[in-house]
Amino acid sequence: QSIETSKKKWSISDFDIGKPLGKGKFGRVYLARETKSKYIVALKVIFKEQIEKYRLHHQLRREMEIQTSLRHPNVLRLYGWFHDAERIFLILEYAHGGELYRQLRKLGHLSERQAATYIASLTQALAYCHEKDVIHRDIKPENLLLDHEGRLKIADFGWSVQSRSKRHTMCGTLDYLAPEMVENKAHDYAVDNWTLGVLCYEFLYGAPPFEAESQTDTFRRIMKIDLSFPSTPDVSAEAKNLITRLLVKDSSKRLSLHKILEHPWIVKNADPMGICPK
Ligand SMILES: CC(=O)NC[C@@H]1CCN(c2c(Cl)cnc3[nH]c(-c4cn(C)nc4C)nc23)C1
Repeated sequence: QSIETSKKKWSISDFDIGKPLGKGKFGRVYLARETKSKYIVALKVIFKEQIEKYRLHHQLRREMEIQTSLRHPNVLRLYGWFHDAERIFLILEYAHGGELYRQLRKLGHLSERQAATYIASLTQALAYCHEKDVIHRDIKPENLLLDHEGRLKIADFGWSVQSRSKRHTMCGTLDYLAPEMVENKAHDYAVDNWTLGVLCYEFLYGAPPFEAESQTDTFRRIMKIDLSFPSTPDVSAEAKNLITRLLVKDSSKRLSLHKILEHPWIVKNADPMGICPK
Protein backbone atom coordinates (compact mmCIF):
# COMPACT_ATOMS: atom_id res chain seq x y z
CA GLN A 1 0.00 0.00 0.00
CA SER A 2 1.67 3.26 -1.01
CA ILE A 3 0.63 6.42 0.78
CA GLU A 4 -0.74 7.62 -2.54
CA THR A 5 -3.57 5.06 -2.78
CA SER A 6 -6.69 6.76 -1.57
CA LYS A 7 -8.77 3.59 -1.13
CA LYS A 8 -6.88 2.45 2.02
CA LYS A 9 -8.71 3.26 5.28
CA TRP A 10 -5.96 4.87 7.34
CA SER A 11 -5.94 5.04 11.15
CA ILE A 12 -3.61 6.48 13.75
CA SER A 13 -2.10 3.02 14.33
CA ASP A 14 -0.66 3.18 10.78
CA PHE A 15 1.67 6.02 11.84
CA ASP A 16 4.57 6.64 14.22
CA ILE A 17 4.15 10.23 15.39
CA GLY A 18 7.31 12.37 15.56
CA LYS A 19 8.14 15.92 16.62
CA PRO A 20 5.59 18.73 16.36
CA LEU A 21 6.30 20.82 13.24
CA GLY A 22 4.18 23.78 14.18
CA LYS A 23 0.59 24.78 14.21
CA GLY A 24 -1.68 25.24 11.24
CA LYS A 25 -4.91 27.20 11.31
CA PHE A 26 -7.11 24.59 13.00
CA GLY A 27 -4.66 22.39 14.83
CA ARG A 28 -1.11 21.15 15.23
CA VAL A 29 1.07 19.48 12.63
CA TYR A 30 3.38 16.57 13.46
CA LEU A 31 6.15 14.81 11.60
CA ALA A 32 4.95 11.22 11.12
CA ARG A 33 6.03 8.00 9.43
CA GLU A 34 3.71 5.41 7.92
CA THR A 35 4.83 2.24 9.70
CA LYS A 36 4.86 -0.24 6.76
CA SER A 37 6.29 1.92 3.95
CA LYS A 38 8.38 4.14 6.29
CA TYR A 39 6.99 7.03 4.19
CA ILE A 40 7.47 10.38 5.94
CA VAL A 41 4.44 12.70 6.07
CA ALA A 42 3.16 15.74 7.94
CA LEU A 43 0.11 14.81 9.99
CA LYS A 44 -2.24 17.70 10.73
CA VAL A 45 -4.39 16.96 13.80
CA ILE A 46 -7.64 18.92 14.11
CA PHE A 47 -9.93 18.67 17.13
CA LYS A 48 -13.55 18.13 16.15
CA GLU A 49 -14.83 20.25 19.02
CA GLN A 50 -12.73 23.18 17.66
CA ILE A 51 -14.36 22.73 14.26
CA GLU A 52 -17.84 22.44 15.79
CA LYS A 53 -17.24 25.41 18.10
CA TYR A 54 -16.31 27.73 15.22
CA ARG A 55 -18.65 26.00 12.77
CA LEU A 56 -15.77 25.46 10.33
CA HIS A 57 -17.07 22.18 8.93
CA HIS A 58 -17.76 23.57 5.47
CA GLN A 59 -14.42 25.40 5.36
CA LEU A 60 -12.44 22.32 6.44
CA ARG A 61 -14.35 20.11 4.02
CA ARG A 62 -13.67 22.59 1.25
CA GLU A 63 -9.94 22.73 2.16
CA MET A 64 -9.77 18.94 2.02
CA GLU A 65 -11.70 18.60 -1.24
CA ILE A 66 -9.59 21.33 -2.85
CA GLN A 67 -6.19 20.14 -1.67
CA THR A 68 -6.96 16.48 -2.48
CA SER A 69 -7.95 17.42 -6.03
CA LEU A 70 -4.86 19.53 -6.74
CA ARG A 71 -1.78 17.88 -8.28
CA HIS A 72 1.02 20.38 -8.96
CA PRO A 73 4.75 20.36 -8.08
CA ASN A 74 4.30 23.66 -6.20
CA VAL A 75 1.16 22.68 -4.27
CA LEU A 76 1.54 20.64 -1.08
CA ARG A 77 -0.22 17.28 -1.52
CA LEU A 78 -3.04 16.11 0.73
CA TYR A 79 -2.72 12.32 0.39
CA GLY A 80 -5.77 11.42 2.48
CA TRP A 81 -7.41 11.75 5.85
CA PHE A 82 -9.04 9.78 8.66
CA HIS A 83 -10.72 10.54 11.99
CA ASP A 84 -11.37 9.09 15.44
CA ALA A 85 -13.89 10.08 18.09
CA GLU A 86 -12.44 13.52 18.78
CA ARG A 87 -9.90 14.29 16.04
CA ILE A 88 -9.58 14.63 12.27
CA PHE A 89 -6.16 13.76 10.76
CA LEU A 90 -4.93 15.15 7.42
CA ILE A 91 -2.09 13.15 5.81
CA LEU A 92 -0.04 15.86 4.13
CA GLU A 93 3.14 15.88 2.05
CA TYR A 94 6.13 16.65 4.27
CA ALA A 95 8.16 19.66 3.08
CA HIS A 96 11.69 18.95 4.30
CA GLY A 97 12.88 22.54 3.86
CA GLY A 98 10.35 24.05 6.24
CA GLU A 99 8.73 27.47 5.99
CA LEU A 100 9.98 29.90 3.34
CA TYR A 101 9.28 32.61 5.94
CA ARG A 102 12.16 31.42 8.10
CA GLN A 103 14.58 31.47 5.14
CA LEU A 104 13.44 35.01 4.31
CA ARG A 105 13.87 36.18 7.91
CA LYS A 106 17.28 34.50 8.12
CA LEU A 107 18.59 36.04 4.89
CA GLY A 108 16.83 39.40 5.36
CA HIS A 109 15.98 39.51 1.66
CA LEU A 110 16.43 37.16 -1.29
CA SER A 111 18.55 37.47 -4.42
CA GLU A 112 16.75 38.50 -7.63
CA ARG A 113 17.26 34.98 -9.01
CA GLN A 114 15.79 33.36 -5.89
CA ALA A 115 12.88 35.82 -5.72
CA ALA A 116 12.12 35.40 -9.44
CA THR A 117 12.27 31.60 -9.10
CA TYR A 118 9.76 31.61 -6.24
CA ILE A 119 7.46 34.09 -8.01
CA ALA A 120 7.54 31.96 -11.18
CA SER A 121 6.72 28.80 -9.15
CA LEU A 122 3.89 30.57 -7.33
CA THR A 123 2.54 31.95 -10.61
CA GLN A 124 2.53 28.49 -12.21
CA ALA A 125 0.81 27.01 -9.14
CA LEU A 126 -1.81 29.80 -9.11
CA ALA A 127 -2.42 29.45 -12.87
CA TYR A 128 -3.06 25.76 -12.24
CA CYS A 129 -5.39 26.54 -9.28
CA HIS A 130 -7.30 29.16 -11.26
CA GLU A 131 -7.82 26.63 -14.09
CA LYS A 132 -9.45 24.43 -11.42
CA ASP A 133 -11.56 27.38 -10.22
CA VAL A 134 -9.63 27.70 -6.97
CA ILE A 135 -8.69 31.12 -5.59
CA HIS A 136 -6.23 30.68 -2.70
CA ARG A 137 -6.65 34.22 -1.29
CA ASP A 138 -4.22 33.67 1.55
CA ILE A 139 -0.82 33.43 -0.11
CA LYS A 140 1.66 34.75 2.45
CA PRO A 141 5.18 33.63 3.42
CA GLU A 142 3.83 31.54 6.36
CA ASN A 143 1.81 29.43 3.91
CA LEU A 144 4.80 28.78 1.67
CA LEU A 145 6.96 25.76 2.37
CA LEU A 146 10.14 24.39 0.77
CA ASP A 147 10.81 20.77 -0.20
CA HIS A 148 14.19 19.01 0.15
CA GLU A 149 15.40 20.58 -3.10
CA GLY A 150 14.30 24.09 -2.15
CA ARG A 151 11.20 23.93 -4.39
CA LEU A 152 8.31 26.10 -3.22
CA LYS A 153 5.10 24.42 -2.00
CA ILE A 154 1.87 26.34 -1.31
CA ALA A 155 0.21 24.92 1.82
CA ASP A 156 -2.80 25.65 3.99
CA PHE A 157 -5.83 26.01 1.73
CA GLY A 158 -7.91 26.88 4.75
CA TRP A 159 -9.15 30.13 3.20
CA SER A 160 -9.28 29.09 -0.43
CA VAL A 161 -12.58 28.91 -2.26
CA GLN A 162 -13.82 26.80 -5.12
CA SER A 163 -15.63 29.43 -7.09
CA ARG A 164 -16.71 30.89 -10.34
CA SER A 165 -18.71 33.64 -8.72
CA LYS A 166 -17.15 36.62 -6.97
CA ARG A 167 -16.34 36.21 -3.29
CA HIS A 168 -17.08 38.48 -0.33
CA THR A 169 -15.46 37.05 2.78
CA MET A 170 -12.63 38.79 4.68
CA CYS A 171 -9.53 36.69 5.40
CA GLY A 172 -5.77 36.70 6.04
CA THR A 173 -3.51 39.35 7.55
CA LEU A 174 -3.91 42.81 6.07
CA ASP A 175 -0.48 43.22 4.47
CA TYR A 176 -1.38 40.88 1.64
CA LEU A 177 -4.95 42.01 1.06
CA ALA A 178 -5.82 43.59 -2.27
CA PRO A 179 -7.79 46.87 -2.23
CA GLU A 180 -11.04 45.18 -3.27
CA MET A 181 -10.69 42.81 -0.30
CA VAL A 182 -9.74 45.62 2.08
CA GLU A 183 -12.88 47.44 0.89
CA ASN A 184 -14.74 44.14 1.33
CA LYS A 185 -15.94 44.42 -2.24
CA ALA A 186 -16.64 41.48 -4.49
CA HIS A 187 -13.36 40.10 -5.74
CA ASP A 188 -12.13 37.48 -8.11
CA TYR A 189 -9.01 35.64 -9.15
CA ALA A 190 -7.01 38.87 -9.54
CA VAL A 191 -6.52 39.05 -5.75
CA ASP A 192 -3.86 36.38 -6.13
CA ASN A 193 -2.08 38.53 -8.75
CA TRP A 194 -1.97 41.44 -6.30
CA THR A 195 -0.53 39.15 -3.65
CA LEU A 196 2.23 38.08 -6.03
CA GLY A 197 3.24 41.75 -6.26
CA VAL A 198 3.27 42.03 -2.46
CA LEU A 199 5.34 38.85 -2.12
CA CYS A 200 7.78 39.86 -4.86
CA TYR A 201 8.39 43.13 -3.02
CA GLU A 202 8.80 41.30 0.30
CA PHE A 203 11.21 38.72 -1.16
CA LEU A 204 13.41 41.51 -2.55
CA TYR A 205 13.22 44.05 0.30
CA GLY A 206 12.53 41.82 3.31
CA ALA A 207 9.27 43.56 4.32
CA PRO A 208 5.86 43.90 2.61
CA PRO A 209 5.28 47.15 0.65
CA PHE A 210 2.43 48.61 2.73
CA GLU A 211 3.72 47.72 6.18
CA ALA A 212 2.75 50.30 8.80
CA GLU A 213 2.48 50.70 12.56
CA SER A 214 -1.27 50.21 12.65
CA GLN A 215 -3.80 48.23 10.62
CA THR A 216 -5.53 51.50 9.79
CA ASP A 217 -2.33 52.88 8.27
CA THR A 218 -1.79 49.64 6.32
CA PHE A 219 -5.39 49.91 5.03
CA ARG A 220 -4.72 53.51 3.96
CA ARG A 221 -1.46 52.65 2.25
CA ILE A 222 -3.08 49.77 0.34
CA MET A 223 -6.04 51.89 -0.76
CA LYS A 224 -3.72 54.68 -1.92
CA ILE A 225 -1.28 52.20 -3.50
CA ASP A 226 1.32 54.06 -1.45
CA LEU A 227 4.25 52.16 -3.02
CA SER A 228 7.86 53.28 -2.68
CA PHE A 229 11.13 51.44 -3.33
CA PRO A 230 13.97 51.86 -0.80
CA SER A 231 17.39 52.67 -2.27
CA THR A 232 18.89 49.59 -0.61
CA PRO A 233 18.98 46.75 -1.35
CA ASP A 234 19.67 47.75 -4.96
CA VAL A 235 16.88 46.14 -6.99
CA SER A 236 16.75 46.05 -10.79
CA ALA A 237 14.37 48.27 -12.75
CA GLU A 238 12.73 45.17 -14.29
CA ALA A 239 11.85 43.81 -10.83
CA LYS A 240 10.31 47.17 -9.87
CA ASN A 241 8.44 47.20 -13.17
CA LEU A 242 6.86 43.81 -12.44
CA ILE A 243 5.88 44.85 -8.89
CA THR A 244 4.37 48.11 -10.19
CA ARG A 245 2.33 46.22 -12.80
CA LEU A 246 0.88 43.89 -10.16
CA LEU A 247 0.13 46.41 -7.38
CA VAL A 248 -2.58 48.12 -9.43
CA LYS A 249 -5.86 49.11 -7.79
CA ASP A 250 -8.08 48.21 -10.77
CA SER A 251 -7.94 44.39 -10.59
CA SER A 252 -8.65 44.11 -14.34
CA LYS A 253 -5.46 46.06 -15.08
CA ARG A 254 -3.11 43.80 -13.09
CA LEU A 255 -0.60 41.77 -15.12
CA SER A 256 -2.14 38.35 -15.84
CA LEU A 257 -0.47 35.18 -14.53
CA HIS A 258 0.62 34.24 -18.05
CA LYS A 259 2.05 37.73 -18.69
CA ILE A 260 4.03 37.43 -15.43
CA LEU A 261 5.74 34.31 -16.75
CA GLU A 262 6.69 36.23 -19.91
CA HIS A 263 7.96 39.29 -18.03
CA PRO A 264 11.65 40.07 -18.83
CA TRP A 265 12.64 39.98 -15.14
CA ILE A 266 11.14 36.47 -14.71
CA VAL A 267 12.49 35.19 -18.06
CA LYS A 268 15.96 36.49 -17.20
CA ASN A 269 16.15 35.46 -13.50
CA ALA A 270 13.83 32.54 -12.73
CA ASP A 271 15.37 29.07 -12.67
CA PRO A 272 13.24 26.87 -14.98
CA MET A 273 13.40 23.91 -12.58
CA GLY A 274 12.02 26.04 -9.73
CA ILE A 275 15.20 25.41 -7.76
CA CYS A 276 17.58 28.33 -7.51
CA PRO A 277 21.14 26.95 -7.21
CA LYS A 278 22.82 28.70 -4.26
C1 LIG B 1 1.46 26.28 5.96
C2 LIG B 1 1.15 25.69 7.27
O1 LIG B 1 0.18 24.95 7.43
N1 LIG B 1 2.00 25.98 8.26
C3 LIG B 1 1.71 25.44 9.51
C4 LIG B 1 2.27 24.08 9.63
C5 LIG B 1 3.57 24.14 10.32
C6 LIG B 1 4.27 22.90 9.86
N2 LIG B 1 3.62 22.48 8.60
C7 LIG B 1 4.25 21.64 7.66
C8 LIG B 1 3.53 20.94 6.66
CL1 LIG B 1 1.81 21.05 6.56
C9 LIG B 1 4.19 20.12 5.75
N3 LIG B 1 5.54 19.99 5.78
C10 LIG B 1 6.23 20.68 6.71
N4 LIG B 1 7.56 20.71 6.93
C11 LIG B 1 7.75 21.54 7.99
C12 LIG B 1 9.06 21.83 8.52
C13 LIG B 1 10.22 21.23 8.11
N5 LIG B 1 11.20 21.79 8.85
C14 LIG B 1 12.63 21.48 8.77
N6 LIG B 1 10.70 22.70 9.69
C15 LIG B 1 9.39 22.73 9.51
C16 LIG B 1 8.48 23.64 10.27
N7 LIG B 1 6.59 22.04 8.45
C17 LIG B 1 5.64 21.50 7.66
C18 LIG B 1 2.62 23.38 8.30
